[in-house]
Amino acid sequence: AATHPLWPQIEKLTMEQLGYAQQGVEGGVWQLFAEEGEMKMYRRELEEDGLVVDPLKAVHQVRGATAHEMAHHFWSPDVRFEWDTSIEQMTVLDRISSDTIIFLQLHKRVWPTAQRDALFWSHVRKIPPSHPANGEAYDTWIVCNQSTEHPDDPKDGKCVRVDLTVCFVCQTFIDPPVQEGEEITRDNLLTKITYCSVVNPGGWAPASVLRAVYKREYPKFLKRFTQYVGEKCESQPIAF
Ligand SMILES: O=S(=O)(CCO)c1ccc(-c2ccc(C3CCCC3)c([C@H]3C[C@H]3c3ccccn3)c2)cc1
Repeated sequence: AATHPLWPQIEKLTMEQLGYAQQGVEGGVWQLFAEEGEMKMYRRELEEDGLVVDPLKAVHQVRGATAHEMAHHFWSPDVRFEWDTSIEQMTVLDRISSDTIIFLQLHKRVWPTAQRDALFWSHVRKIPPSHPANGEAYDTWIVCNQSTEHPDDPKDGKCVRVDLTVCFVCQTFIDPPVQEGEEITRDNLLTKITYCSVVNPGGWAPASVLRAVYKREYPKFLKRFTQYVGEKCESQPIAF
């Protein structure tokens, strides 16, 4: 609820991340490091105290599912194990509101690094079109994941706590456009996705190892997620 102590931070970070995701990848700041079909993955090489914290920005576009369907499945705890192969355990520590949950996740160990966990709030929100006039007809949906503290944090020191800021922003376009009164089918849905993440691994791991893991894991992660949502939704009524 908007009275929760985290609410001001959730509101501020979500809108900041929306702006950040909507910035282009021009200007030579972003380095293209992986490309598969419509999916392009960029990173900036950044180290903090000798730790690789490379910001990542992935852009993708998929047919057959809406931004609402993509964002809902990215946010929902109920389906996380169906697509996110990076996690071993997931606990919902708190449901702040119908659109904001606090997760505790144990990630699978990535050899030779120590096992990591993440504790973060996850907020999903619909952003109405800012220029409905020029044909921007549908809402933008955003999921923002931000590391946070929580009283029920086990703090058992069994593994290393990552610090993450992630945003998943998507918008649906009807392409090809449909004639007046014609029914929109899933073949007309084109959803553009921008996924941004900054993960501080929290404890030392060799830069070469981390960059190799990112290069291997992120393309797989995003491709698997979008394929999962497409398959899950193809036989369902369209949720705009
Ligand atoms: O988008 S989410 O919010 C979805 C909710 O789960 C998300 C995604 C990824 C991570 C994560 C956590 C730990 C690691 C590393 C750090 C050192 C060793 C493990 C990585 C790096 C390795 C990269 C990676 C990317 C994707 C999948 C798995 N592995 C990523 C956390 C949250």
